[in-house]
Order: sequence, then C-alpha cells, then structure tokens
Amino acid sequence: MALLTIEHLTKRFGTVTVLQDISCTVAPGESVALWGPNGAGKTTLLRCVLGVLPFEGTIRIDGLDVRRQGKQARRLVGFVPQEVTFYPTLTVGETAAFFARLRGLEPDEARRRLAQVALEDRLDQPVRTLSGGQRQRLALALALLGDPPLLLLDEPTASLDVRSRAEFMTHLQTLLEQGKTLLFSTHRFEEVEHLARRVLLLENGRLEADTTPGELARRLFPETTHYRLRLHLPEPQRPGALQELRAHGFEVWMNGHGLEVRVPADEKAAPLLLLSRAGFEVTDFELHA
Ligand SMILES: Nc1ncnc2c1ncn2[C@@H]1O[C@H](COP(=O)(O)OP(=O)(O)OP(=O)(O)O)[C@@H](O)[C@H]1O
Repeated sequence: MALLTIEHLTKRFGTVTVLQDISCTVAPGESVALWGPNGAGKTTLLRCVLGVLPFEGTIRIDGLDVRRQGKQARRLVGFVPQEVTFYPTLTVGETAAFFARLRGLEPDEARRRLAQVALEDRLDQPVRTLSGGQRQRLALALALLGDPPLLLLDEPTASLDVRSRAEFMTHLQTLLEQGKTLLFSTHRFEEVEHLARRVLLLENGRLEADTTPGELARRLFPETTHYRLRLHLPEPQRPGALQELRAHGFEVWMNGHGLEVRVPADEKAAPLLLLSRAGFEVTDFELHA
C-alpha cells in the first residue's frame, strides 16, 4: 500500500487556484522530489499534506485521512521547513526536550534524535550560536521526534553553504537507507540526482509529469543527454569487454587505449559497474561531453 496517497487535490486561495487536480502516490521507502519554478505550488502541496491548510480532494497517510483523522495522520509525518525559528536563548538539548514534551514524548527520545543528526555533543549550546547547517540539522532532529515514517522537507538546504548542504544531504541519504520515505522540494538538480528516485514536476499548480531524475536531466540539459565514456583496459581484455557492453545494449567502439562507450546522462557509471562485475579490469576512465 502507498504511504502517501493524494487524490484530486485542488487548492484555492480565494479565487486563485494554486493547485489543480493533483493525484499521485508515494510508496514506503521512496524518495520523491518536488520540482517546479517559483510559485508552482510546491510549498502549498506540502502544507496540504501536513494538514495545516484546507483543500479539496483527499490526502491519506498510511490510509489515514489527513482531514478527518488529522491528529493520527500527523503523527506519521515529520516536517523540515526552509528555515526554522527557534527560541534563541534555549540550548539545543532544551529545544529538543521542549518539542518532545509538546508531543508527549520522553526526554530520551529528544537525545536519540539529536544523536541521529550528529548534534549530541551540542546539547548545552544555545541555539543562537549554531551555524546554519547545525540549525537545519536541529530542525531535522525535531522532525524525527516520534520516528515518523514520512519526512516532508521544503527546500531544506536553500539557506545553506555548499559544505553544510552536502552534510545535510548525507543525513537524508542515511535516513533513506534506514527506510524513511522522503518528499522534498528543491531547486537544485544535484539534490534530485543524489537523493530522489522519482520527480513530481509541478507547473502552475498542475502535475506536469511524474518522472525520473534522468528524464528531468534530459528536459533541463537537452544538449548533454549523452556522454562519451573512455575506458582504459589491458589490451587482451578489450575484445571481451567490447562484446560484454554490446550484449547489454551499449554503443561501443575501440580506440587507442581501450574502448569508448556512448552513455546516457543518468547512466554514466553503468559500463564501469557492468565490466567490474564481469571481472574486467578497468584501469582508468575519462568522461567527455
Ligand atoms: N496564503 C496564501 N494566500 C494567497 N496566495 C498564496 C498563499 N500561499 C501561497 N500563495 C500563492 O500560491 C502560489 C504557490 O506558492 P508556493 O509557495 O506553494 O510555491 P512554491 O512552488 O513553493 O514556490 P517557491 O519555489 O518560490 O517556494 C503562489 O502564487 C503564491 O503566491
């Protein structure tokens, strides 16, 4: 069964329709990116799923109707906004304990979630002294309180520098590996590429496509849909490797020091994996646009 089911979701603010007849599902353990230009409706969609906005249509989380069984449904969801406002004078530990208490959870639960995002050594640090990356990790720890299966994240890395962004993405990757389900909005293709298995493309409040990161890449960068991958192999192995790649549908030919393979943008490493699994010894490679 799907963890999240959205059926005919329409959201109007007064006379303006911001989301129009959106239907989609997210399976347990999936990671789905919400992609679309500013104003496409990404935040609004997340807020409808959270049950904090009235809407038309039906949204269910693990079968629970967000409108009629809101309280139970919300227990299954953690939310990380773009930027969180904390009480600046509270420490990290106090903040997490405060939110845990609000939700009727034990202080131990707060400490567990702080450890999950590598903040356990910051318990006594006032929130106002945290870096941007640490603040966002604290927000993630709060979203993890109660161990909900579904995490909604609204451009969670938008205000972070490159290093904190990478760090935050690594935490999300780990959560995904641990079985969490992620639905996150982003404007960065590299985040889609690293984290998402599916992409919901929103445009003017409509679901334009329910697609893959590879297909999104083809739409965004149509001129670089394929690359040439040069593989260096010991000479005696080249004919066998060539055959192996051709047998798997790759366009491949010999060149001076090895093979050259035409690879789609979303499968650049596939020939390397294939050959190494088949026991070939790729000594080096180069990628050309
Ligand atoms: N409370 C509101 N009242 C009226 N209009 C609203 C309200 N909230 C959002 N909107 C409008 O709904 C549309 C979608 O906004 P939303 O914030 O969901 O887009 P978004 O895709 O998240 O954009 P961004 O990428 O800039 O965050 C926008 O035109 C916005 O102005």
